[in-house]
Amino acid sequence: MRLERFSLRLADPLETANGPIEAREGFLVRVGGPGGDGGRAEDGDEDGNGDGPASGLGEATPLPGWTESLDDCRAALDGGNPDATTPAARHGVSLARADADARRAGERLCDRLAAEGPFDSDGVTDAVPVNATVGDGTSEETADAVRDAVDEGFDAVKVKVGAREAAADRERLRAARDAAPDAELRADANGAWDRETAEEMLDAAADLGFAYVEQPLSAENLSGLASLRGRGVGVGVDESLASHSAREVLAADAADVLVLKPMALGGPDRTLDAARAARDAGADAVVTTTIDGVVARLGALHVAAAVPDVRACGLATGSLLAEDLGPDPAPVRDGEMTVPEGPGLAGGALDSLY
Ligand SMILES: O=C(O)CCC(=O)c1ccccc1C(=O)O
Ligand SMILES: [Mg+2]
Repeated sequence: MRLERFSLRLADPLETANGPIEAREGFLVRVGGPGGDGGRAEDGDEDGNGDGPASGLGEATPLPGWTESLDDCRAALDGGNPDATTPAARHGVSLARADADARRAGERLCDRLAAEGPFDSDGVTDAVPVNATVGDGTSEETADAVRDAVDEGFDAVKVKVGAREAAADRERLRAARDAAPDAELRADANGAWDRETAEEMLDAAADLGFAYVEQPLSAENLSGLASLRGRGVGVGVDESLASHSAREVLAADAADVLVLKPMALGGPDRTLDAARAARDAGADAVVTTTIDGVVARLGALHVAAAVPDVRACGLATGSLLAEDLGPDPAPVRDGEMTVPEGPGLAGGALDSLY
């Protein structure tokens, strides 16, 4: 396995209830070599044959609060076989191995994931609908950003809330709806509210026809989240899935929508298992990034493509970065991202990175 440290600045900080996200740091993970074995540690080829291009590419981009720290990620990667206690490290390795497997088989990663994954159908969605992501801002800034997103062709827009007073956020939700009368709107409070504020905000979101609100209460408060359901707007969770399994969250009836981040869940395989758990429990699944580089973004796109009936996903985050690991073979067009042709993550489109 070969690791390359990177740091990617955001074009503008993404303002959230937990403060701004300004940069994303992590490791590009390369496994295997020419004719290599995909870097499986059990085959005694941990360093991936040194010369020549790698056979698989992954990305480990920890986000403290959601995953292990950068130092713990590095240590787990150096250990060679990270487990889900260091989800970003496990993501990097499992994505790289899955990419190598798919390339060896001559198949797109999504086809491989669908064939081997937990869903009975091995059909994939070639173009995944995605939501635009609008950070905290004034009502006017929010309305402008939502209008721009609709003009660019997005049918779904997610607005970050919880960074300001409830009354101000209510105005922002209204401004978003006025700017996009026909869009599917979502809000994301990142766990910022107490029970009373959450009830009030969910009722306002329901009146405005929002589809769901992500993490209206803190991650640990599964019973509180459960009690917020049924108010005319869905309850989504993502922070809760960093500390509880999908099955625990679903058993607590805590969510209508599981918002699944492969980086925080430990990789593509674990994300598909969580999506299957959601479907078995009658909940929906949405796949999103943690604002990742192009390798993890593509990985998440392939995962989303392998989830039957996936709703619009939070994968349109490439444009939030000022710089990236390489060219983007799956730009957003008309509110969708199309899975790249060719084997693995992107056929030959990422050749310069291997
Ligand atoms: O879901 C999206 O639209 C984009 C991703 C996103 O919002 C996000 C990005 C980094 C960390 C946390 C979150 C989040 O969903 O809370
Ligand atoms: Mg969220």
